Amino acid sequence: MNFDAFEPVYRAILDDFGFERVADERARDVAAELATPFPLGRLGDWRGETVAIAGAAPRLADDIHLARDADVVVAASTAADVLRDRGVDVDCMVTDLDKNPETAAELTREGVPVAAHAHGDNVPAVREWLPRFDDEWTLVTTQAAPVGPVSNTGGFTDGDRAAFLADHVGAGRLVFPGWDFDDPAVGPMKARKLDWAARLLRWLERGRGERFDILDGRRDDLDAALAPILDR
Ligand SMILES: Nc1ncnc2c1ncn2[C@@H]1O[C@H](COP(=O)(O)OP(=O)(O)OP(=O)(O)O)[C@@H](O)[C@H]1O
Ligand SMILES: Nc1nc2c(c(=O)[nH]1)N=C(CO)CN2
Repeated sequence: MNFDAFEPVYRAILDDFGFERVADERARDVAAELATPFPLGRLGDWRGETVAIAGAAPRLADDIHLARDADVVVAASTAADVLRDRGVDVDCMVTDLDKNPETAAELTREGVPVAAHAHGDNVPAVREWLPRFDDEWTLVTTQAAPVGPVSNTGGFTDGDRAAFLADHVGAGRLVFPGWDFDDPAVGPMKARKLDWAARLLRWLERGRGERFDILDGRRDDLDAALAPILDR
């Protein structure tokens, strides 16, 4: 997905959370100073492959087989640690640097691509951590308009951004270990972010003509939430 297509949903997310677009743009510009271009071919060839988009819900431990059996494993944030602890290699990590940036830095040094996201509320982490990453394996992302080496292939939370990235590079089937939209352990802010992740994944599956089983039973509500945004 390119930014023009993503922008209506981005605007709705900004409105809903009260995030400032200029703050995202400033973060992007800070990141652009620290980033180098990352040709997406460096991710490897995911075209037609079954790609596991691993989320960080506690159920990831029970869903581990889905990741183990996939051709490509993309881990959102702390899902990378859970997978590696269980002997599942991660092919890419997607993160906004707020929980386990050491894992992300280490992965880049091992030659594993990391998509590191800059947004209005993580500039200190961007400044601290991007210089510690191996440039060659770091894809720097923004949710605002892309600039120079900073790209935007769509999405908001780490997990749905991972799915949009996989889609962007031609992934085949997407499977979703470690996702739980009704996780009672998450606080109110995280729950709202997960609501957006569900909407974004519904939008993505519609565009792909696919059905993600984690969305079963939710599609009518998600379509109702998306309608005013996409019809605008
Ligand atoms: N029940 C869940 N709890 C946490 N994450 C979940 C859950 N279900 C799915 N996910 C996905 O896993 C991703 C990684 O979550 P984690 O809590 O490790 O990182 P995070 O940095 O807090 O994520 P984010 O900043 O994107 O909210 C989330 O971004 C989300 O897309
Ligand atoms: N400005 C801003 N952008 C975000 C934020 C956030 O807290 N603030 N959190 C995200 C995923 O957790 C993704 N994008």
